[in-house]
Amino acid sequence: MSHYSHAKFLLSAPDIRHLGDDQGIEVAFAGRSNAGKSSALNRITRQKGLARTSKTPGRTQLINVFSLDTERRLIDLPGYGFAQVPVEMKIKWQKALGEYLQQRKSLKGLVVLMDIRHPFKDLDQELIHWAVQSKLPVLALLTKADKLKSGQRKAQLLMAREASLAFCGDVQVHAFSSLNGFGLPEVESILNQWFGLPDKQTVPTPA
Ligand SMILES: Nc1nc2c(ncn2[C@@H]2O[C@H](COP(=O)(O)OP(=O)(O)OP(=O)(O)O)[C@@H](O)[C@H]2O)c(=O)[nH]1
Repeated sequence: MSHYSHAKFLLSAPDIRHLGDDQGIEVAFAGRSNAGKSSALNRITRQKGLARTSKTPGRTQLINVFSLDTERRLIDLPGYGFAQVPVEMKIKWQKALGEYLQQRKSLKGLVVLMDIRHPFKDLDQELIHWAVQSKLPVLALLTKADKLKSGQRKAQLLMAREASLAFCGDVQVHAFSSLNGFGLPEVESILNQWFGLPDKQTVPTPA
């Protein structure tokens, strides 16, 4: 049984100020619209309908909070980079996101989801820079890994790992597929570390 299958919808917030008490442990999920964030959250929590998945980019506008228990929360941040969002809204959101990364004490890790075929676009890079400046560990998750053949997938992963060194921070890179579960154990293991949860893989086998 995974720790994450207990996740329950807690609240939707129109902005960072409405996220509730800054207590316990939070891990936030961010990514460009259509990067596969909702699908990844559904896969990680084993709940098909937990986060909405849509074919219309940019539909997720609210911040959705899912609780694992009384102390731990997954934060689903709105997708960014959607061309039709007005410039003022973009600037407002970027400022709020920067503040959240810098000020939220309960935030212990940031997952940045990027399509494996187009990783580290400008806004992804900016976000990771902010996280690194705030000494926040980052998991750069290369989504839709099933779209590439094994050789291409490995090449993209290698390239992304090289690129991640430029951030000079705690940035791990993994490939992931919501479709077939590729990379799920690695993601869970990192989340477990951030949440202070026991990691199955490191629990010694009973004699
Ligand atoms: N092949 C494949 N398709 C995926 C995967 N993950 C997501 N998709 C598809 O990509 C599209 C976008 O996925 P979502 O999970 O809705 O993406 P999102 O990042 O939550 O999008 P926004 O709601 O716009 O922020 C959907 O058509 C998904 O079915 C994956 O691992 N493999």
